[in-house]
Amino acid sequence: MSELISKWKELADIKDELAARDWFMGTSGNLSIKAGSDPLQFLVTASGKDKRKRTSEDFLLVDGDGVPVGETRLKPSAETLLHCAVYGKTQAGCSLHVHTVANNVISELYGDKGVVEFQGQELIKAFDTWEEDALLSIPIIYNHADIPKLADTFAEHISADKGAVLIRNHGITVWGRSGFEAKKLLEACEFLFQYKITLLQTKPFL
Ligand SMILES: CSC[C@@H](O)[C@@H](O)C(=O)COP(=O)(O)O
Ligand SMILES: [Zn+2]
Repeated sequence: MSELISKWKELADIKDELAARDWFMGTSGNLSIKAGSDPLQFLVTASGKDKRKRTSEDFLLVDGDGVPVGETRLKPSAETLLHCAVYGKTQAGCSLHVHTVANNVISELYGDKGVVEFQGQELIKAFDTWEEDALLSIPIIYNHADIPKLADTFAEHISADKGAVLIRNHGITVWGRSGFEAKKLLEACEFLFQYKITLLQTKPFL
């Protein structure tokens, strides 16, 4: 199997798993996987598709600027520039963006603070922080409608090969060195968001 086909399959499998969680409401969400470093090229979801369906037009290959490689009638994700920022600044191999009710609620609850923090939760270890009192901070950025501006603001928070950034009342983007790692981080974030919301709802009755 060629490297590109194997990357396509890997991303399609991740897409199916996230779809099974119902994380692509209303055609939202976009995914990408690095296909080459020299020159930088990655597969990204085609814009506006129902990401719960598996088709031969789910992804297209783009360059480091998000421009399609070769002739295609497909349009790269409207948020491709955020994926470009991840691959341009890190050695990450995969970047995942989903809208969930939990990540939107958390982004609104902590949006004025610009960050949501987690401590004393086992799943923080998904981010490779093993100390007992480790603090996980996830930045929350403003949801600029202008995508180059959104991508620039997002890029300010990219400093490692794995990470997560919430976009206020929009969604989350996570990235990791591999598809496995990116998906692990995304699941950990969503667990932590749901946990915090549930705890906040429960606390008044304790
Ligand atoms: C249909 S609402 C979602 C979009 O505005 C966008 O935020 C999104 O995540 C999906 O856009 P897409 O261009 O399909 O990648
Ligand atoms: Zn989005």
